[in-house]
Amino acid sequence: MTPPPQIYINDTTLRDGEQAAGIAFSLDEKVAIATFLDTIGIQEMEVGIPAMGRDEAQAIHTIANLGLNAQLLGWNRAVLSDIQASINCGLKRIHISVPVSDIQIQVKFQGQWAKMFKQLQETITFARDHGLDVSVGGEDSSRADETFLLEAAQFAQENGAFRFRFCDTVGILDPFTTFEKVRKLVAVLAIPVEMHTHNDLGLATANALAGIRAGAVSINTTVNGLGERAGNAALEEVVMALRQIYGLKTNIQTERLLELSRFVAKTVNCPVPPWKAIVGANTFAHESGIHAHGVLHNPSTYEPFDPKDVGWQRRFVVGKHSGRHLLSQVLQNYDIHLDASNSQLLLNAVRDLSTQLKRSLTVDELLTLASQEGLGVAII
Ligand SMILES: CC(=O)SCCNC(=O)CCNC(=O)[C@H](O)C(C)(C)COP(=O)(O)OP(=O)(O)OC[C@H]1O[C@@H](n2cnc3c(N)ncnc32)[C@H](O)[C@@H]1OP(=O)(O)O
Ligand SMILES: O=C(O)CCC(=O)C(=O)O
Repeated sequence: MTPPPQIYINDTTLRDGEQAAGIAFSLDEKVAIATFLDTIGIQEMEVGIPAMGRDEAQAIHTIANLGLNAQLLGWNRAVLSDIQASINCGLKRIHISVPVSDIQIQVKFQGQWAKMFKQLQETITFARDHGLDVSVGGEDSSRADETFLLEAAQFAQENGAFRFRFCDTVGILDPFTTFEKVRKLVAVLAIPVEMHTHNDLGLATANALAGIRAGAVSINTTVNGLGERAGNAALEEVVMALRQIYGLKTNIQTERLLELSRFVAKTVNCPVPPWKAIVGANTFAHESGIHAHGVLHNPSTYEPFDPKDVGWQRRFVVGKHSGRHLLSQVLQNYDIHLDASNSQLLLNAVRDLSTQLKRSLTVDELLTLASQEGLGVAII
């Protein structure tokens, strides 16, 4: 199946992202993140849960009055007072979530699926009567009986939902199963399908893409993959994977993804690991001899795309795994020229020091080693 030409990002950093244990944005932080997301071209964002009241409702109200270009969505249970709270925040578009798996319906509606449908109908009607656009989410869609999931989604559509969200709430699917389930949903619905995937098995981004391959047109993301437990599909991964793998546009300024990632990481006081896809510090750092040699000749040897596309600059670092081509390249900037024998001696010294320090070396450390090996000029 051919994926559609444009995919919509509905970023939920401010809702599911903030549900990550230990994270709590202030009003100013919520406003700053919403503004940043809007500036780089995010089309839609889930800004929070109005039913939480007080500060959360005030933050949502404030964001709703910023005049952002993005569509704003408030998250709700199928509870009338939740919808009223969303209305009070000045939102024009809301999301209503209902459980669709047996296990979730048992816990939240004592197994009474008819009660769930009734509350869904009442809340959609109430919201629409107040002029709101309503998206509906099937919580735990991945574990739901497939026939029941299709019935629930069709019920949402018949009652006026403009979109249905397929949720892999506990992150248990693989991309193949996701594809099959979403394909069936897309086949019976006239309204668009949105993907909401969790990363419990490290497959959130892959499963979101599988949903797109199956015909979904919108993806919930979070910056740095923040979110419940192991988090959600990361905005930066989804946007770049859509572009690199499928050539799909999201109209998002990818050059600012790194800046956004750093901003959110600082706000939540939670740095991303160096190996984190797209935004980790090592994503365009080359230390290994064979890699550096290749990249020096042609960057695409070991880079999936131009680092500038996401705001990075390529870095070469000298360390335990480096080879003589990289050493020569770095040292020639200091007018130090290596031959076969002294480069091997210097490489040995680099490996020893790097192993001892358990990190790559600074340029000063490299120059000191070179000097100790009798190479070059005295270090200032
Ligand atoms: C998969 C997800 O991410 S779902 C979103 C999860 N996010 C959050 O929970 C964060 C914000 N939540 C909150 O601030 C609070 O949970 C509130 C304000 C929504 C509700 O708070 P409380 O009234 O104290 O209830 P509490 O959180 O303890 O329990 C949840 C209640 O919501 C009900 N509920 C849960 N999901 C739904 C739903 N989709 N539709 C209707 N009711 C629901 C539960 O059955 C339970 O109801 P009960 O009080 O009648 O037993
Ligand atoms: O929007 C919904 O229906 C639930 C979304 C969610 O956070 C989840 O399923 O993990």
